[in-house]
Amino acid sequence: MIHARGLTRTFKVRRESVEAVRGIDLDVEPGRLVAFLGPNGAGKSTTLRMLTSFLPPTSGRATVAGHDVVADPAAVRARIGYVGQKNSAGENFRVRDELVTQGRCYGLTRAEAGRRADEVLDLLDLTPLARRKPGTLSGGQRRRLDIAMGMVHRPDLLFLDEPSTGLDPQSRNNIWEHILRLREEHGTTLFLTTHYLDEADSMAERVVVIDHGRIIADGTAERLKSDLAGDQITVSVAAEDVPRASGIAARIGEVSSDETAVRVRVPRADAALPDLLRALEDAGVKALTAESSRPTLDDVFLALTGRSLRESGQEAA
Ligand SMILES: Nc1ncnc2c1ncn2[C@@H]1O[C@H](COP(=O)(O)OP(=O)(O)OP(=O)(O)O)[C@@H](O)[C@H]1O
Repeated sequence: MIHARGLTRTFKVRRESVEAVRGIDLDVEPGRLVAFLGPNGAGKSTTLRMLTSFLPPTSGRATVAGHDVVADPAAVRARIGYVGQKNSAGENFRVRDELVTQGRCYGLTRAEAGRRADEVLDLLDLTPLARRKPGTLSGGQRRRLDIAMGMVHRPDLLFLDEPSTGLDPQSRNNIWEHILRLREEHGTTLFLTTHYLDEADSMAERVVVIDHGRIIADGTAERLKSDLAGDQITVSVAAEDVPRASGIAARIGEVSSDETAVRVRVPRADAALPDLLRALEDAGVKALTAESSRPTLDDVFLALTGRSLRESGQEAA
C-alpha cells in the first residue's frame, strides 16, 4: 500500500537548508495500522505530506495505493484520505452538507455523495449531529467529523496526523474506538502520527520511529521494547551494600544506582530476577525490596538516542 525508497526533503530557509527528511525506506502492507512516532521537528508531517502527494520529494520515490506520488498525484489523492491537524470541515454548512460537498469534490454524483455521507455519519456515530453546524460540535465530535471528511470517498488508505491530540482522555478513547472500527469493518490501512506513546503502544501493530529525518526503529511495540530497551529490575539494599550489589547486577545487564537502590536492564525480568536475588544472597547482600517493570516506548527512544521522546517533544513545543 505504501512503498517508499530513499525519500528526502530539503527546505531552503534564506541561505540555509533544512534537511527535514533524510532518506526514508518504508513498506506498509494493506490493512495495517502503523503509528509514526518522533519528537517535534523529526520529519513526521513532512513525510506524510510527501506520501499524500501534497509536497514533492527532493529525491527518492514513493508509490502510494498503487500510484507514484510525483508522476500521478491525482490518482494517489483519489485513493487515499488525509486527516490533517487542522479542522477540515468549514463553518457555513451543516455537518451532512459538508460531507456531501466533500463527496462532490471527489467526483461523486449528488445521490452517491448523499448515500456516502449517511454511511460515514453512521460509521462515526455522527447521525444525531447531522443537522448541526460544525462550529457547535465538541472537540471530540469535531475530530470525528474530520475523520468522516477523510472517508467520504471510501479510501483504501487513511493518513491521520495526530488524530487525538488536544482531546480529553474520554474523547481520545472514543476516537480510537472509531479508528479501530474503520479497520475492522472496512479493512482500511491506517498510517497515523501521534505524540501519545501509550496509544501507539497499545493500538498500533507496528511502530515506526523517526528522529532527525531518519527511521531509527521499526517493528511491533513488544519487539522494540524487548530488543532495544528490556525490562528494568530495581533492588533496594542498605546504602553500604550498593557498590557490591551493583557489581553483581552488572554481570547480567546495564546498571544504574542511587544511594539505596540498584537498577539493571535485562531482556526478560521474569527469568533474571530469581537468579539475581540468589547471587545477592550468596554474596551476603540482603535485598530489602525487589520489583520489575516493563519498558515503555519512551525507554526505547532513550536507548536509541540517549534522549527522552517526551522531553524532546516538550522542549521543542
Ligand atoms: N515549509 C518549511 N520550510 C522550512 N522548514 C520546514 C518547513 N516544513 C518543515 N520544516 C522543518 O523541517 C523539519 C521537520 O518538520 P516536520 O513538521 O516534518 O516535523 P514533525 O516531526 O512533523 O514535527 P511536529 O511533531 O512538531 O509536528 C523541522 O526542522 C521544520 O522546522
